[in-house]
Amino acid sequence: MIRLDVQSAQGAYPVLVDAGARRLLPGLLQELGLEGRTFALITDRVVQQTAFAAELEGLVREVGREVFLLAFPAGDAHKSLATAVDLYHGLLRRGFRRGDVVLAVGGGVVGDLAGFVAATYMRGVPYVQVPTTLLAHDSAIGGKVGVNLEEGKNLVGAFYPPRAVVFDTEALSTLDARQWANGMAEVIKHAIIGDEKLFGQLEANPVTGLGDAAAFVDVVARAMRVKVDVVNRDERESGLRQVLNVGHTVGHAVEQYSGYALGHGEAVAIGLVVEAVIAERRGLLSPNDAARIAAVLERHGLPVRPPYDDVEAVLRLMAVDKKHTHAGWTFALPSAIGRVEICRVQPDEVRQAYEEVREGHRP
Ligand SMILES: NC(=O)c1ccc[n+]([C@@H]2O[C@H](COP(=O)([O-])OP(=O)(O)OC[C@H]3O[C@@H](n4cnc5c(N)ncnc54)[C@H](O)[C@@H]3O)[C@@H](O)[C@H]2O)c1
Ligand SMILES: O=C(O)C(=O)C[C@@H](O)[C@H](O)[C@H](O)COP(=O)(O)O
Ligand SMILES: [Zn+2]
Repeated sequence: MIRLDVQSAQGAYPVLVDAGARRLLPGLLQELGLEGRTFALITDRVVQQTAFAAELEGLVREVGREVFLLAFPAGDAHKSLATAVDLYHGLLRRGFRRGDVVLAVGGGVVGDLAGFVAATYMRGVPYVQVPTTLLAHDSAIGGKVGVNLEEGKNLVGAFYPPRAVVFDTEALSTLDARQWANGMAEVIKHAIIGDEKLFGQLEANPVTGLGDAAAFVDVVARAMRVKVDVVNRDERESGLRQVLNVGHTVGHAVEQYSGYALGHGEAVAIGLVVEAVIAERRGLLSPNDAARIAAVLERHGLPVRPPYDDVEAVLRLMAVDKKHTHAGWTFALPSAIGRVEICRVQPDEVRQAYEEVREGHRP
C-alpha cells in the first residue's frame, strides 16, 4: 500500500493507493472518527451497477449507522447545479445531517459534483473520495470541487478538501479502452509536469491496462505524487498550482465545444499537443520534446489533433476560462519533459499553433 499525505489549511488528509484498498476503508473511517455516522454514497448510474459499488456499500455498513445511495445520470453534462440541487433534496429526504459523511464513489464527475455538494450542503459536511476511473487519480486529490455552467467548465466551485482518498486500482478493472486512455492523459500530464523518468517509462512501455498490479500501483502513485507535491506547496492556486492546468486552457475549450462528446482526458491530450506547439514556437520547448509529447499521447490511444476547424469559436470559449483575467491569458506551458512554466500567451499564438496541429503538420 502506498500512502501519500496532502497538506491543507482545512486539515491534512491521507491518500491510500493499492489493489484492494477498498478493504482499508472501514478501518480508516474509524481512525478518522467517522464511524457511527450516516453515509451517503453518491455515485453515477453506471458505477452504481458495478460490483465494486455494491461491495463498497457493504464495507461501509460495517461502520455506519445508516448507509444510502444516491445516483445521478453519468457524464459531464450532469456535472451541473441542477444535479447538485437534486442531490441536496435527496440528502434532505433521507434526514442527512451536519456531521454525516458523503462518499464520492466514481470518476471525476462524481468526485467534483459530490465534493461540491459536500462543500455546500448545510455549509459543509465531511466527504471521502473513492475514485473509480483512472482519470480520478487526479480529480480525487487537491480539493477542487465544482460544477460546469453552460458557458464553460468548472465555473462554479470551491476548494474543499476530502477527509481521505481511497484509490483501489481494482475498481479500474471494468473500464473500457477509451476510458483507460482518457485517464492516461492526466497520468502523462503529471509526468510532463514533474516526472521525467515516468515519462520515459511510458514512452518505452505504454500502460494500456492494469497489467501487473504492483507495477501499475507504482505508475499511478508516481503521477499522484506529482500532484500532491504541487498541492502541498500551493493549495489554492495562487501561483504554482497553475502548472496542473497544462493542456487545459485549450483542452477545456475543445471539450466544451464538443458538447462533452470528447472526454476530459481526450480534450486535455489535444490541448497538451497544441500548448506544446505554442511553447515550441516561442522557443521555450525543443521540437524534439514537443514531438515526444504528441507521440506518447498517441501511443496511449489518445487524439492528438483538434477535430474542429473553428478556431475562433474555441478562442471564444477559452475567453471564459478562469485563467483568462483582465491582464490576458495565463497558460502553463511545458519547457522540458518534467518542467512547466507559467506564461502570458497572445491569442494569435493559440490560433497559429491550433491551425498547425489541426492541419496535421504535427506531430
Ligand atoms: N477536481 C479536479 O482536480 C479534477 C481533475 C481532473 C479532472 N476533473 C474533472 O473530472 C471529470 C472527468 O472525470 P472522468 O474522466 O473520470 O469522467 P466520469 O466521471 O464521467 O467517468 C467516465 C465514465 O466512466 C464511467 N465509470 C466510472 N467508473 C467506472 C468503472 N469503474 N467501470 C466502468 N465505468 C466507469 C462513468 O460512469 C462515466 O460514464 C471532468 O469533469 C473534469 O473536469 C477534475
Ligand atoms: O487540480 C488542479 O489544480 C488541476 O488543474 C487538475 C486538472 O486536471 C483538472 O481538470 C481541474 O479540474 C481543472 O480545474 P480548473 O478549476 O482549473 O478548471
Ligand atoms: Zn484535468
